Amino acid sequence: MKKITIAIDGFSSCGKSTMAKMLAKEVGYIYVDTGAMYRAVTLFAMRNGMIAPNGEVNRDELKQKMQTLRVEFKLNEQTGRAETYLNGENVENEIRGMEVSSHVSAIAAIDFVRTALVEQQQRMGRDKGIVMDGRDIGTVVFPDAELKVFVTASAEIRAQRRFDELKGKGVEANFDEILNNVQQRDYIDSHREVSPLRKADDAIELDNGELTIAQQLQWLVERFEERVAQ
Ligand SMILES: Nc1ncnc2c1ncn2[C@@H]1O[C@H](COP(=O)(O)OP(=O)(O)O)[C@@H](O)[C@H]1O
Ligand SMILES: Nc1ccn([C@@H]2O[C@H](COP(=O)(O)OP(=O)(O)O)[C@@H](O)[C@H]2O)c(=O)n1
Repeated sequence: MKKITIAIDGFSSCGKSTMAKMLAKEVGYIYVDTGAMYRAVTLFAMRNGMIAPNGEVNRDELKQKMQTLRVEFKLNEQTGRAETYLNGENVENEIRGMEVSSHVSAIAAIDFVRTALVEQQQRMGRDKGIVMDGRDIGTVVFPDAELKVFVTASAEIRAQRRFDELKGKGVEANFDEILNNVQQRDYIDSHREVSPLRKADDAIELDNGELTIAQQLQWLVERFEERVAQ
């Protein structure tokens, strides 16, 4: 069967990685969470004092250090899931916290950060057979992807999902803070100059606000089967 490239973009916390990961597993493709890469760069900048208390980023210093920064994914044999590594250290849990979430969109708006990560993402997808999720996959990273999906749901539904997820992990969470973060990131991501979040003209839109995880997977598998049959 021919291998294709699948791009899943959309707003924060709407289930992109859930559906991308499940599809990849079902069809034996590689899954790449590009948000984790921007989150790892953000953690690096935070740890190295490149983000001022007012949120301003020291771009010159980050630019200098970008070459020393290595983001990788490694399989956790126990869970069967890929985890994010920053310069050899497993940072999977730390990058999901509120502090990283509150700075990541500012870091992701920086041109040289995007250039470096997009290059790496394109290398990962060179041989197709990949499901990648993010904000600019269908528009910038793989404009020729055979299947592009743009996912949406209301901000309240998305914040509730993230809230439930954090609670489930036993992490202290505040609904209003999460909703605020989701809305703020949507705004910054859609209004930045470089590669703003937008639906690619040839992407299929999916509002999954009323869908269960199983229903959205079924929808995606059907779209996949249509494309590989073409
Ligand atoms: N259709 C759905 N209904 C309810 N919860 C969902 C649905 N899709 C995803 N979720 C949950 O919502 C949360 C955010 O999903 P995630 O895949 O991490 O979003 P994204 O990758 O878009 O940020 C996760 O806890 C996930 O389990
Ligand atoms: N391809 C991508 C992926 C993420 N990002 C940025 O990284 C942030 C975190 O992405 P994410 O996918 O982990 O976010 P969630 O929707 O999972 O909360 C986003 O809010 C964007 O600012 C991006 O700019 N481009």
